[in-house]
Order: sequence, then C-alpha cells, then structure tokens
Amino acid sequence: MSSPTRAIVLENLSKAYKRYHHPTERLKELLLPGKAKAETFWALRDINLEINAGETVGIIGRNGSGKSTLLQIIAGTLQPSQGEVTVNGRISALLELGSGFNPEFTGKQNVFFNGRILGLSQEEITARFDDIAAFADIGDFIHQPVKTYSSGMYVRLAFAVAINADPDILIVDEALSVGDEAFQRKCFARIYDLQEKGATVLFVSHSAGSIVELCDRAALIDDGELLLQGAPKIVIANYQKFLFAPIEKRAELREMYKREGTSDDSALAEQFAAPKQLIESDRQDQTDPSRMLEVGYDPYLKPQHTIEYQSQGAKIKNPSVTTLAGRQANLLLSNEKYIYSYSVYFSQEAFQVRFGMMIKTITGFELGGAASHTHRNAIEYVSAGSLIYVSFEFFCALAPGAYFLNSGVLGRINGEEIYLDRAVDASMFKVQSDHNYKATGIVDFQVDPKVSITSSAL
Ligand SMILES: Nc1ncnc2c1ncn2[C@@H]1O[C@H](COP(=O)(O)OP(=O)(O)OP(=O)(O)O)[C@@H](O)[C@H]1O
Repeated sequence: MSSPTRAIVLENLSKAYKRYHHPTERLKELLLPGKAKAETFWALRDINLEINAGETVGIIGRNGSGKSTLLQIIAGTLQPSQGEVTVNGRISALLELGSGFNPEFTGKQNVFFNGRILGLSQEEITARFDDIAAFADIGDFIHQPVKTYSSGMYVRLAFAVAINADPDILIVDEALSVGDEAFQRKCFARIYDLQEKGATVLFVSHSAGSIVELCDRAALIDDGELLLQGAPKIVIANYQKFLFAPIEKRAELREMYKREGTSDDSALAEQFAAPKQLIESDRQDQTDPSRMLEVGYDPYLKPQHTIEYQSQGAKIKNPSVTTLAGRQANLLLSNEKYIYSYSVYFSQEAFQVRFGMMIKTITGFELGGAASHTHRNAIEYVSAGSLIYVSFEFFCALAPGAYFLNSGVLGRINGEEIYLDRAVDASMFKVQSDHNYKATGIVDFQVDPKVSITSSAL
C-alpha cells in the first residue's frame, strides 16, 4: 500500500520572538546593539506535525498559545527560528484581518492584487472575477477602497478570493467567525467542495462544533507546544477538560497529553476511541426489518470514553435515561418521551447553581439540550452535603443511531460561572431502527408527505 502524500511537514519547528519591557528598549537595540534588554520568548517549541494531502486538520488552543504563529509559518509569511517546514502545493491563506489587502486599493483592485499573490494569472482572475464578486456579495463596495470596509465585508472579499483561487492547501485562521451565519454557512459549503476535490485544509477555530464537523483530525497547542493530536471529538473533549481544570491540575494534564497524546494508536486515543462496534451494530439493526421493537436496556451499551472534569465541590452521579414510567432504557424508540436524570452531591456549598444536559451525535455534534434554570433564576444557594436529583424530560425526535449525553453543574465562584462538575459523554443511547421509519437526516420533524396523482396517462 503506498503511503499518503504529505501536504505539510513540520519538523522540530520553533519560533522565538523578542520581547521588550518598554518600547524604548526596541529603539535602543536598533541604535545601540547589545545594550537593550530584550527577552527571548518562545511562541512555538519543537513542533512536529505531518498533514496528509486531502486531510482537514483543526488547530485549537487558548489565546496566545501559538496557533496564528504556526499558521503564518506554514503560509510562509513568517520565518521559523529553528526547524524545517515543507509544503507541497499551492497555499491560499486567510490569516489575520488586514493581511493580504492594500487598504488604499478598491476591492476589485485588491482581487487582482491578491489573486496574483495566490498564484493566479491576470486572465484567470479576469475569468473568475464575477464569481468572486458574487460570492463576496458586498455590492458597490467592490469599487470602494477596502479601508472603508467593515471587518465583515473585508472577510467576505478575502474569503471569496482565497476560495476561488482553487488552492491545494487552504489555511483559515478564525476569519470565518467575523462573518454572519449565512455567510459562514456559504463558506463551509465551499470548504466542503474543496475537501471533495482533495484539497488540504488547515483550520484554526475556537468553535468546537466546527472543528468536529469539518476536520478529520485536530491538534491541541498550548504554550507553544503540541500537546495532543487525534480524532477531533477526543481532542476537543480533552481540551475542554484542560480548560476547566484547576490551575494546579493543568500541569499534570499537560504532561499526560505530551506523554500519550501525540500518536493515534496511543493509550489515550484508545481509551477515548469512538465505539465503532456500535456503528456496526446499528447497521445490523437496519438489515433486520422484521424485528418487533420495544424500548430496552442493554447493560453493555455504555460510552467508552466518558471524560469527567475535575470536581469543584460537586459530583455528578448515576446519569441515566429512563422511560416516563422510570424503567431504565438505552435502546429507545423514535418519537417517544424519555427522562434523562442524574444526582449531584455537593461536598462544598455552592452559589447560583444550574444544571444542564446536551445530546450529541457520534461525531460530537451538539444536537440540543437544556439548562435547568436561566442565569437569572439559578438556585441561589446549595449547602455543603446536599444531594440534588435533576431530571430532564425530552422528546426523542431522532433517527436511528447512537447518541451521547453530557451533564454539567454550573455555579458561581468569585463572580464567575464555572463548571462545578461536568461529564462529557456521561451516557449514551441508541434509537432503534424501525422499518416503518421514513424520516431522513438526524431529526425527525414529523414530516407528513402527501402524494397525489393529478393526471395519469392511463
Ligand atoms: N510579533 C510578536 N512579538 C512578540 N511576541 C509575539 C508576536 N506575535 C505573537 N507574539 C506572542 O506569541 C504568542 C503566540 O501568539 P499567537 O498569535 O500565535 O497565538 P494564538 O494562539 O494565535 O492566539 P489567539 O487565539 O489569541 O489568536 C503570544 O504570547 C503572543 O503574545
């Protein structure tokens, strides 16, 4: 079997910036070399990453973790201090707002200017200009200098050029979050088109949903280091766990991720791997249309990758799904009501308490859920030693398949709302395949199709 072509290879990549305590120090260094006190700051440290052609990889990490620096080095707009970058293919990059366009030029002039930078000939840009302008959809502003644009207009035009340049590698740094939802949807559709054509996509986003939906793989960067890479759902779940961990726990998690989290066959990936056998058994269900279905409970149907957050004085216990009559169930029927419930033990007193649940697909896409209270009517005070039972009745308007549930307890500490406890993929259930089931997609909207022959040749 031939190995896949590498689109991007990063080897022992590091980037150092100079930091000055005062702006005058920078000037001093120019005028009096050796006299200024610049500190070396490593924004990226020893990054090794290989991205195959045709793969879509999402980069996640906290603010200032080094994501943009990494993308700029791959795009060639920034030089690494150490290490090697190999890029095979033509890159189109949507980096920081403001890069790539000349503010004095009109939108149209910038399309030509930018198109040339992206490797298109004058004729190619002329041929594509109408498509680019239609995609950007900024009306007459296309003839105005881009310095008069709003950030949304700017992104529209930048994205329209980048996507129409037919790149082998598309790099998108958060830019999409500036556009409105309809435009974002349009961009995602075009990114899917590019993926279909075999392009490689590198994507930075703070949106966990986008990463899970769009990417084949995710990489977590923290403090300039690549901590974890693997299936998006696993990396995102661990990133959230990392974000919400108390400071003193973070160092421990960092070490664990670095030790175990950089190869797909690592213990960590295995521990959190999506339960493939469930997907296969779903298929078996679907091939057995004669089965009489009823709500059931399979004790072996359990998530294999529950991620529990570090408790902050509350602990979620016994999350489970039952019928309205209280019978435990995880083999459900579509279009019936069930109850998702759990108990919470408070080892410490808590303020402004709320509880939540979320139902997700097997890829981690958040379908829907609810909070027990709004911000304004949260439970004012819960004393230490309390045990609270929470239940959420829900209508299972879902297609056959496997689904996962999150649970969370929120409270306020030092004025900030945080998770006092959270369990990602705390429970799961399967909606059984029913041969009478006619709905398509994930959600059953109870569509009532009516077909009538209005004229017949007979
Ligand atoms: N030109 C520069 N000079 C000095 N330090 C810099 C420079 N550019 C970035 N940094 C620092 O490098 C670190 C990484 O920055 P970078 O912009 O790559 O992070 P990021 O993960 O993209 O952050 P965000 O999510 O906030 O966009 C930060 O601490 C930042 O302050």
